[in-house]
Amino acid sequence: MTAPHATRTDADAALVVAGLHKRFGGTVAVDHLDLVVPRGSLTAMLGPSGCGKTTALRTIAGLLAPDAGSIAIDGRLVAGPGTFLPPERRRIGMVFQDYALFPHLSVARNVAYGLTGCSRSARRRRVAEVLDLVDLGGYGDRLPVALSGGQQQRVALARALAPEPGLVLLDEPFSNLDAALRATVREDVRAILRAAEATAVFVTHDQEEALSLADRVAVVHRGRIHQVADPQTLYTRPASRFVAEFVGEADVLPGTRADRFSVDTPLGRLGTTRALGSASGAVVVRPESLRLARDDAGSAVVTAIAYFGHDQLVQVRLADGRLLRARRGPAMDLRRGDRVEVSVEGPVVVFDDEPAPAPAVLAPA
Ligand SMILES: Nc1ncnc2c1ncn2[C@@H]1O[C@H](COP(=O)(O)OP(=O)(O)OP(=O)(O)O)[C@@H](O)[C@H]1O
Repeated sequence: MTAPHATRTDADAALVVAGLHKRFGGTVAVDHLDLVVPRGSLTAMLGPSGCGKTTALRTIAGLLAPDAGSIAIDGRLVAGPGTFLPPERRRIGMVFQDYALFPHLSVARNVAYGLTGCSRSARRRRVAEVLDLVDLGGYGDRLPVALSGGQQQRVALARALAPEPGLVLLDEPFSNLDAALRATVREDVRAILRAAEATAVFVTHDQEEALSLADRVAVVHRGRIHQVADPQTLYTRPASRFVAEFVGEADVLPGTRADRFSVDTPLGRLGTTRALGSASGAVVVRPESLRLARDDAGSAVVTAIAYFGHDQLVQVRLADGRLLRARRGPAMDLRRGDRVEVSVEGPVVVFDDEPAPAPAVLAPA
């Protein structure tokens, strides 16, 4: 099957993926996926395990052949009907989860590995340049084993950047680092990619990583992209209920349309960011928008508290038995069993109820 935009390219984009489809036997891993990545941007492909993000990345890299659709890198078709360029002809750099460094080669020789077609002196100059870029100037003679995880990650990035690729692809690049190191290495990687003015796409299942690192986040679910947006838009204006619940914490309440921009919910009448199209729908409440006021006559009860220092997550049970989470400041003094009045700050996001499937019409016997 050929996608409608199978040969589309876009002059301002570093990557244009159109109608990309990939199946393994009976499993559809990537389902007619479209993605445009502007030059110089850092895009995250975010989705739960098994949603197809790694398959999409490997297909973009040329490690897998698509069943349908097209891929253009820097305006050049690299995969599409009748076209398939192998990875080494796509002008891409790749950073894998396990860094994939050659253990028997020095750091400098690892970085030089992809630099073919230039003189020895030019190669030596470029290796020194990218090692400086990743702040490993004096480490060229070391073996990878003599480096920390974060430093190995930076060598892998230097190797990917050395040939000045049109696109850098990173597959779960931080998952092998322990939590303490991850935040600093993420920042380093972002700064290095910026300094190199590289365009990069990385896949992750970690929403915090995607939101804090990327300029744009593409949310993938069942092989398709639900929304591509900057992190703030994604969080405050999710395009689907899946995005709302997958990105950040969210509790969902039933709501019925009151007027154009308000709904009636178990928490009373709430303003909405958009008009509900159907008579009823799902109302997304973020824990940080929930206000709690201790009130002996309140209709809700505190059922659990997790204290984090910078804030606390308070679970409350509403009169109808529903449980909701509220994120409150560190000084709010609540105990389990306290009665509270619950209110919501700011407009809420709503989604129309899915239409019920049409009843099957049986043909007359
Ligand atoms: N080589 C393969 N052979 C058969 N099925 C595969 C293969 N690779 C992936 N799949 C299947 O395709 C689907 C998408 O897998 P993929 O690895 O792309 O997802 P993912 O979102 O990257 O998940 P994870 O974060 O767990 O790596 C899954 O159902 C997976 O089992």
